[in-house]
Amino acid sequence: MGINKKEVDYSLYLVTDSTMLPEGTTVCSQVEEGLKNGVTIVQLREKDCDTKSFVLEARKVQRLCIQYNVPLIINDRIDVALAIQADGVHVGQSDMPIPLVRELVGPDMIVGWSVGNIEEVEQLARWGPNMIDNIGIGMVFPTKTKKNPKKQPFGPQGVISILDALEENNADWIKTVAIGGLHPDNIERVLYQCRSSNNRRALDGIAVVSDIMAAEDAGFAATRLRSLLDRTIYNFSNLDLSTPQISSELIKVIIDQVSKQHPLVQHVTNKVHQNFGANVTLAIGGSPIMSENPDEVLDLASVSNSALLLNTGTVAALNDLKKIVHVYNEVRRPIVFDPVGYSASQTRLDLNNALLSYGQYTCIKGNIGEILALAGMGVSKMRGVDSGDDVIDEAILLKATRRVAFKYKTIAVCTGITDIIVNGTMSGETQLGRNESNTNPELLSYITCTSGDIPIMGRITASGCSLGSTIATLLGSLSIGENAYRAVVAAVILYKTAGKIAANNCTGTGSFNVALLDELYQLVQSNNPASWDVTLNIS
Ligand SMILES: Cc1nc(C(=O)O)sc1CCOP(=O)(O)O
Ligand SMILES: C=C1C=NC(C(F)(F)F)=NC1=N
Ligand SMILES: [Mg+2]
Repeated sequence: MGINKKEVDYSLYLVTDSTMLPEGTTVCSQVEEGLKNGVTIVQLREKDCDTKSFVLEARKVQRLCIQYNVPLIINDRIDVALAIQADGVHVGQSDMPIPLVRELVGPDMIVGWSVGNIEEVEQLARWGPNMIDNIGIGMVFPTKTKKNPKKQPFGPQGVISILDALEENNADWIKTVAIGGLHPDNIERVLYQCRSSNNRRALDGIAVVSDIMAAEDAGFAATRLRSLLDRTIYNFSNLDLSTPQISSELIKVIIDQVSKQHPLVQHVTNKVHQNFGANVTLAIGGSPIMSENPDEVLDLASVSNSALLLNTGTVAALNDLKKIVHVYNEVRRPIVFDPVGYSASQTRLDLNNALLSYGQYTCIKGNIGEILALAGMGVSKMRGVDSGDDVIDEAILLKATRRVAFKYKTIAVCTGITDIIVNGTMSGETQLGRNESNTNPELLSYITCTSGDIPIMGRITASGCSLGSTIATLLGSLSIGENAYRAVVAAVILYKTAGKIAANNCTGTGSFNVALLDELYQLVQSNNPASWDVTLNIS
């Protein structure tokens, strides 16, 4: 009990399990390897164990924790925690009610609670700061460790909604760890993505069971987790993610680079878009490849100037799509995500949300309906929207685009008469804990680009989808360390310019289709962005 509960480091929380131990290891040997290599708090969790052996085990683990000055938490068994004077307890929703727990253990012990929904956050906030000290937010991803789980995995977005509820309920004292299926291939992304929408609260740590308890080399496993936790930048892409100056000279350089690098732009997209998307990519100097086969994605993504356009109008299987996204994140090459018809149907919503849970996207582009839905401001929930011609106020669209940019830590593009671009990547910065001073995402800088209404643009197939091809091509032309935001802006301006000229020169949708390709081709060949006739508003 030498631990001051206000100073506990929750960053690497090891929860034990004696049912998955590799041959020749014990709970204590795995715990000790963890303590030696960066575990900062231990929870003894034994589901089927008689009391006497639990107490003996707890005493052994306690000796180790004292040796490393790390708190020992006992799961469920308040009696055992009191018997050995552990540093705290952790209880689930169906265990002893929290007020009774606090009464039994007194004010100095750490009380942890499993939290999986907003109602539980509202309850802990009502109890106030003397009741619960920390919460395990789960489950993030599927896990075999928890037998007969009563809840579904809710991904990083589910964690964010719990962090938001803590902020909305002013539960400032609560420390948080995420739990459930957390492993080196997803921990960085979870730490980077999981911040409250007001940018004031990140996770205080992550909790793992199998990644350490089932590890042949628990020391190595803990070391790897420790190094991921100590990172301050999540390099999901090897591009520079800051918000730089934009100028026609700089855009000229990017356009020139496309012609030189002929980036390999992998398209996973819907049937209607395939042909036109490939032609748009070729017209501006890229090399398109239409492939949904996960077996070849590593070869494609490993090409030096590669990029992926993931347009979920595709019918490819979710597992194949997850593998493809995972590979591009692993090789750190950009992905443009176009969540076609984001909330138009339950199946599309589920597919898009699953992909948003399992990947990190350099750019997410959508039309007004998709961006509003992604921002949780879907037209059905919209107030003050003119029902008739459903023209939505630009300020609302900017708010939605900023929300999407920050919510998914991405460069968000909302297409319409005016295209809006917002950089929500925070330059890849990741942090633990609560920080009141962080920038307010509602003030993220943006760029708008318009050349007036181009009604015919919406009258041909795949015009929106092919902006995705254009963005992916320009991102693909970037080499390590070059700026992503500028390339996205350049692509939007190029596409808007070509659309405007083509609309003025065509006699119908057929010739518009051809004219759009011709104009994209011509604008790249002549490469004179200073002459492009669009109106930019740079905040
Ligand atoms: C103990 C526990 N609680 C969860 C919750 O969601 O509350 S998930 C879980 C098991 C997590 O194990 P692993 O790290 O091996 O996935
Ligand atoms: C079910 C659980 C949920 N969360 C946690 C922790 F992460 F430690 F808070 N421990 C548990 N046993
Ligand atoms: Mg679209």
